[in-house]
Amino acid sequence: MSAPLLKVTGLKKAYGAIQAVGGVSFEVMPGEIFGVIGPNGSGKTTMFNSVLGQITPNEGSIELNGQNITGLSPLELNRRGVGRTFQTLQVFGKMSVRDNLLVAAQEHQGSMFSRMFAPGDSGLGAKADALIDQFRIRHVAHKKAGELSYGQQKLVDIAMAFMSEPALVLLDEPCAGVNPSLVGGISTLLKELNQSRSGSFIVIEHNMDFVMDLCHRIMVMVEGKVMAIGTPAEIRANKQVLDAYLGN
Ligand SMILES: Nc1ncnc2c1ncn2[C@@H]1O[C@H](COP(=O)(O)OP(=O)(O)OP(=O)(O)O)[C@@H](O)[C@H]1O
Repeated sequence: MSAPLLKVTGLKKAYGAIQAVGGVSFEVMPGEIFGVIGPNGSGKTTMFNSVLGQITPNEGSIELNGQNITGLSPLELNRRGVGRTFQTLQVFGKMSVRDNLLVAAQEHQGSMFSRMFAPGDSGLGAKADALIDQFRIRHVAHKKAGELSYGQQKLVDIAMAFMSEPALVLLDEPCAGVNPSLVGGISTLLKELNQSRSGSFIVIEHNMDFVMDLCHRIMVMVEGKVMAIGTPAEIRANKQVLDAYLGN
């Protein structure tokens, strides 16, 4: 069996008296789509932000490819192959879709100066065009992102995370606010990206049909702790999970 891409061990984070994450351990394998579900306030976002270097955990370790990455900055993690999407859109509404992708890659390259003042392409155009085709947004590539529907902006937002060719992408509620008719398309797209780019994903999502269809394994968090980790079939059949979460 291959070594895990990501290994999280004993992660803890408290906000005052609130133990948001209370000792969480899990592994994500290369090429795996790993779902994270749980009720509101169960610590999913806090765990995510700890892995992404956005907050510093109180305890625990995070390893990427066997290297300790605990406490590294989001930029440093991005350079090491960790990308993310946010719950809320991060696109620049007044820039074209294609320029949004170019900016996302320049950000990965790390220079705020180049991000603000580089010429439109900087050699990244081919990458942007490949993603534009893969995301089937060629017909809107030169439109201002702010003029697109929310669902299309969400696609641009996801595409931006892939400009840096990450080995691991953390997706925070990719279906939130998206018209139900587009949810299947996002799932298909993520499966294609998983195959064609052989990346690993961690996906937080409340849409159970989406998670069960997309993910290879799922972790259920309740009150800051791991209640279960298993295949979608195992999670669906887990009585404790049904009682605490899915059965509601
Ligand atoms: N910055 C913060 N300051 C204080 N408490 C916080 C902060 N962030 C999160 N919490 C608390 O930590 C707990 C876990 O929150 P978290 O956002 O990680 O849960 P979640 O599972 O992502 O929830 P949701 O599904 O609603 O996004 C909650 O009780 C929340 O109120």
